[in-house]
Amino acid sequence: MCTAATYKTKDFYFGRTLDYEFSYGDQIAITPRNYPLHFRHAGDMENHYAIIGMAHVAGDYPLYYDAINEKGVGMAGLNFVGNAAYADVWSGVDNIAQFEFIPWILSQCSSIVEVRKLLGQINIVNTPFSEQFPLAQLHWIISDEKESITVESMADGMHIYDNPLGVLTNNPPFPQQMFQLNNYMHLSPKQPENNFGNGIELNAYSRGMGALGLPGDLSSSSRFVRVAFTKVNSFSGESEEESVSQFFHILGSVDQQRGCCEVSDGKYEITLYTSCCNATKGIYYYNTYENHQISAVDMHREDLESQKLICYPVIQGEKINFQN
Ligand SMILES: C[C@H](CCC(=O)NCCS(=O)(=O)O)[C@H]1CC[C@H]2[C@@H]3[C@H](O)C[C@@H]4C[C@H](O)CC[C@]4(C)[C@H]3C[C@H](O)[C@]12C
Repeated sequence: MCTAATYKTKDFYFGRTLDYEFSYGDQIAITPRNYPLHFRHAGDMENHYAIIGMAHVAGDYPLYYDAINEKGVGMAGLNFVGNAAYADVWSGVDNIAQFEFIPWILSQCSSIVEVRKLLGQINIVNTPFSEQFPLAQLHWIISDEKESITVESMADGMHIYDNPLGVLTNNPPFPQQMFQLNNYMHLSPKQPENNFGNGIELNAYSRGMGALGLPGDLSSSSRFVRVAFTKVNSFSGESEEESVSQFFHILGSVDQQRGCCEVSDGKYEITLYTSCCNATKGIYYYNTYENHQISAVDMHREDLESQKLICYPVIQGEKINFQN
């Protein structure tokens, strides 16, 4: 399972949890403006917007999981197993392989308005990256500071939904996730009122009772409601530290602890990493299951005119701040 979220204070923040039972070997990869991008069916691109994100780097090709570009657009792919379907190559459209979708969008679009235009001529195709890396069944959230959309390529075609919450998890399809929020519209950060009428004496004996019924399990639909509730009620100061801290707390609401989600005998899905991008400033913050300290890579500290991919390893291992 995975969860993505957006958050706005002075700057715009975009990030995700990546939940899985193993790591593909991740790095923070910066694709600078002049790194040549070769698309399998859509030609070459010599210059483009710079991109930073989490990727598996195969050879020197960044297979992005989630990323932002220098214009403040963010995009993340989350599992959509059993529902994702990609098409064959057609003529007269931009045929973009599933693994090329993030670079295709982030290299060219400076806003969701531009993303929507590009999506109008895209066909996401079933060309795998390699035998070792077959197609990943995903759906995507794409956001800028003004709006978010969800893209789902399914057997009946490509769907583009407005995503007014700016959150995404996994199955079921997005309209169903939104529909089930109807069941939770009564949830509130305020204390509940007694609607049982006069004479029935009830007592809000604990703080937080306005959100009684918020689903606490790790299923995708429960995480959707939980992260949506947390995000829409979230409140923090505007500084970078306060915003980043609050963002990690929002995604902390859907964190997965080893042992609670067994995917096969003795194998557990956990939150391998959590990212928080300051999309306004081009900074990729993250922490991992094994390292709660926040680490960061700032794209603007690099030569963004370069032609070479720039990679940083994910820093693991807890750093405990002894005070005595
Ligand atoms: C496993 C990741 C998604 C995690 C997730 O959503 N878990 C939920 C589990 S569940 O459904 O709810 O059970 C996805 C997100 C991005 C994916 C990667 C990216 O798409 C980039 C390439 C794409 C290649 O086709 C496959 C390898 C790969 C390197 C992908 C491996 C894997 O499928 C990743 C890492």
